[in-house]
Amino acid sequence: MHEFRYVGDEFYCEDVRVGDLARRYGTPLYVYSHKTLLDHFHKLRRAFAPAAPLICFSVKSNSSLSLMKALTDDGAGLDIVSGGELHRAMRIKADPRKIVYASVGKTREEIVAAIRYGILYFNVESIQELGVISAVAQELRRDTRVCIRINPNIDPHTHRYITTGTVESKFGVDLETARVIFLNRPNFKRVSVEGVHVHIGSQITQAAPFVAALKRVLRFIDHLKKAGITVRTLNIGGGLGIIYKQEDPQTAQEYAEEILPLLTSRRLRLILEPGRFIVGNAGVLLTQVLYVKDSPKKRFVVVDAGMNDLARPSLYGAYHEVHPAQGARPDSKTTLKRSDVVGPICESGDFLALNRMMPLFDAGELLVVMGAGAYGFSMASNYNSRRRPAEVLVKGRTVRVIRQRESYADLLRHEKVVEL
Ligand SMILES: Cc1ncc(COP(=O)(O)O)c(C=O)c1O
Ligand SMILES: N[C@@H](CCCC[NH3+])C(=O)O
Repeated sequence: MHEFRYVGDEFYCEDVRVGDLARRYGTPLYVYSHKTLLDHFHKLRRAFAPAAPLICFSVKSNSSLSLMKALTDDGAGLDIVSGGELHRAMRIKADPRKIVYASVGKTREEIVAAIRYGILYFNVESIQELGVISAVAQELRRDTRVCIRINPNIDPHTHRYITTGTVESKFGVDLETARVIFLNRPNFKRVSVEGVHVHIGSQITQAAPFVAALKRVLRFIDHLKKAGITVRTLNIGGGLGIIYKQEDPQTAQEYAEEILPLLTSRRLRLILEPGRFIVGNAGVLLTQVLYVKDSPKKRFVVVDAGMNDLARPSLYGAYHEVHPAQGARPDSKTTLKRSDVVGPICESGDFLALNRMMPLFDAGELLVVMGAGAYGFSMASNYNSRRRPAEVLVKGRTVRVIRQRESYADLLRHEKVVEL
């Protein structure tokens, strides 16, 4: 059963009316379904079960400690991209041997911390970075492991800002550079170059680009084998698309059915790094209508959540469904009006929905912005000196605050008034 749904006229998350959550915790409010989170993780794990992969939840998609903990308690590893995400992993005592670390710009300090914690692999994105990892490992007298992130030059047909595996993109190294690294791996002391990593982008709805990228990488692995080099680990990244509107993404099962046959008879340890697939539809953003006003062209529904709370619509023109928390979805009898759902931020690009035929929302009404679990709170900011929203986790009837709404004191915490 879908855990975000109407029961009669009321919108629910699991067994809790979202209207009650808004009254109790205020808005804007991120609400997550524990069951949906784990269901999605399990779907992927079941689909890939024959290969027994390590599934590393991509922390950047949602860095909430409680969600990370729920997933790691259930066996997930973590895919991190910064010292901050490492710190979060350490805070929940995540198993370091299930942590992989990608980023084109890992600092020395971050590399030191990751080696000290004993993470599984760095996903290395340049020769220079590999040199620094080796130097740090030698200084610390610790061995460490890496996979080489390959940029396979495959277009995943997604938004250009979230395309990561074409020659135009900064991520990874081309095949020739990867070959040079493998051939010269003894030069990188204390580093074991064990595998390859590929992640071509995000919100990819079809299997074809994944398959094309994987075939390219497997050919590369075969070439290395002929040169006497054995690759033991293959990290195929994340990127699985979800339904925001009317997408028809491959299911976990369909994805696995395309990928797994390419891997049989190869002795590779498989790693996946999904973020959005696990958490995207496990969260919604609740927001209250402050005012409505009509222009000659449309209605503006001004709500109390803005682009600082959910950046995706402004940043990528991303589509998120918006539903009233009370009153069922519009049907053929509902009066609809072309509307923009806009936030309070002083930017024309501050919108959650544009030019949608919507019911006549009115001040005080509560709206549910769907599909806000991934890259929602994790991309929230304090722009316009707005306090970032609270987050709650729902499990059945149980509701827990997993992050308090920021206070005005939080906003000023790191500042000083100096007079020179
Ligand atoms: C290296 C890497 N792994 C995993 C992910 C997670 O992607 P997604 O949330 O699309 O699964 C990303 C983000 O695109 C990434 O850059
Ligand atoms: N932030 C993007 C996804 C970025 C993926 C990170 N590599 C989104 O909201 O869709």
